[in-house]
Amino acid sequence: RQDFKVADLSLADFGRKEITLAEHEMPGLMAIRKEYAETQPLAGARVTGSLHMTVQTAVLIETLVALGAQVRWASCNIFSTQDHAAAAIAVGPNGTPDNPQGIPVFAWKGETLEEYWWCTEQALTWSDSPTGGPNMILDDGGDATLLVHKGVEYEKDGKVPSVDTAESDEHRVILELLHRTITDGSQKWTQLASEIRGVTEETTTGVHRLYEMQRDGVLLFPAINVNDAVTKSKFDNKYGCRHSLIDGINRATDVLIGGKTAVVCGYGDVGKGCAESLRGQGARVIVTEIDPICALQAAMDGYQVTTLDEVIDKADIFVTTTGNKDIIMASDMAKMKHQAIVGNIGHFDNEIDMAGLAKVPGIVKDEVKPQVHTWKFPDGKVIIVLSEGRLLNLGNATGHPSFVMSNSFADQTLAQIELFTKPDEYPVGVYTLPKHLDEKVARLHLDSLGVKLTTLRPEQASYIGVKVEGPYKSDHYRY
Ligand SMILES: NC(=O)c1ccc[n+]([C@@H]2O[C@H](COP(=O)([O-])OP(=O)(O)OC[C@H]3O[C@@H](n4cnc5c(N)ncnc54)[C@H](O)[C@@H]3O)[C@@H](O)[C@H]2O)c1
Ligand SMILES: COc1cccc(Nc2cc(C)nc([C@@H]3CCN(C(=O)c4nonc4N)C3)c2)c1
Repeated sequence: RQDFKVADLSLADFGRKEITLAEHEMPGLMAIRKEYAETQPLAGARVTGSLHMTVQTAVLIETLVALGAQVRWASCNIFSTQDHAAAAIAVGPNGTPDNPQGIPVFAWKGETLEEYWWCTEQALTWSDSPTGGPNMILDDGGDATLLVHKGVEYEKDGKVPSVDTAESDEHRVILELLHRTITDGSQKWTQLASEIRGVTEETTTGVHRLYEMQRDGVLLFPAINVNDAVTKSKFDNKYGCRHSLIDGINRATDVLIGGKTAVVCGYGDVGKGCAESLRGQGARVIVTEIDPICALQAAMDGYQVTTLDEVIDKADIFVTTTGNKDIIMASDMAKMKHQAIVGNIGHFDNEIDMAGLAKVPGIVKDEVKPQVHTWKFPDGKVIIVLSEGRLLNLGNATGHPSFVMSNSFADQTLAQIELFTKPDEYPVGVYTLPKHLDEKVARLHLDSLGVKLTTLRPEQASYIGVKVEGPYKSDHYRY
């Protein structure tokens, strides 16, 4: 019986080649493998992972294994699996497609909701474990953590709500799964949860769910909020998007950005990265903002800051980065120049009013190529919309580059070691990564960039009230 399910094992060789290349671009993870090879801090850890099964995540998985962990993996998004990376993980560095020797992974691009939750359940089910489950969770969005908590809750109630109480398709699928697994006092989930020492959470969505569970007093085990580590969110948001915005625009349109007028809606971390990369390509960048502080920052950085209405019929490229909804409406797009380009890199799919656009009388949508559509108005004016208003750096490009993910995943690895090796220091609650570990992750990335750090002299350290070895900033310092 195969203890994995991926799209196509024959892609393993290609996946392995890209994993090998990515290792060179992920110095933080490779340095952690070297530093901890001796002590094997994750020996005995059984880690269930729920995080985009990509080439970069494969390097994270093999780092956890190099530190002694056993791992079972599922993706946290039905479309984000890179099938060649999943195949390479299932086959392993020493296996072959005919003789897989890798890690149990349950992920493929284009899963149905039922398949997605089946994969999550497989990643949580450890046949060789006394509790039948993991003793650690590595989560991105909180779905693995949610399944365990719902299972325990319904076992405590002694019943599972009936499926027709479901408020959504996803909720229905989860209830069906729990009906299947919670039978006459089996206590499968309560058993399984009893040995989990903690969860490390990658993103804002999952962190929000953790704080809610803590507030409601139902959190079963400690959690480290990896998202709010500076070396995770600042890098993801600013440097990841700075790289992948123009990657997406170029792959989608090959338009010359130089000389054009680009509007960036929102000047937070993501907007700052996007404005910088568009300016780097020679575009004249205009920013829109609601927040006077961010607006002032944009002005200080030399950008024109005005309202969308002022520039809607003058700009060539529009990018939304606000994390808010209804930023660019159909009525706005009706006023845009012919062949203006519109894309979102902020929140899911509601920053751009795609529903409103589809309802414009006489509008004609045409696919130029996957994730690139023209929308022709009755007057013949055409606009180009990327990724149908969803995250264009994922739809039109390949997400964040390895070096950015090396920072996030080094945070994840150190957080896993913290919770697994120091259980008594982490009673049930939600914690952020201690600053000295955040600084350690940054330190691990300096050599590969040829950075020479200056050493504080003791009298300097005491002068500014820090230790020579850090941490160098207060917990509320804004980088
Ligand atoms: N695509 C990716 O790979 C990726 C990566 C990281 C973050 N994100 C997402 O990008 C979004 C922004 O992230 P962030 O860290 O920059 O958040 P942020 O809060 O730092 O920045 C958002 C900015 O938008 C501004 N804003 C809000 N409503 C606005 C409006 N109506 N008009 C103009 N400006 C408005 C806010 O004032 C804020 O300054 C979030 O949804 C985040 O999840 C995407
Ligand atoms: C089509 O290409 C890809 C490639 C990778 C992931 C995705 N899909 C998503 C979906 C959602 C909702 N969020 C993310 C975040 C933002 C960027 N991320 C990564 O780049 C990343 N995460 O793990 N390895 C990575 N590489 C994580 C990525 C799509």
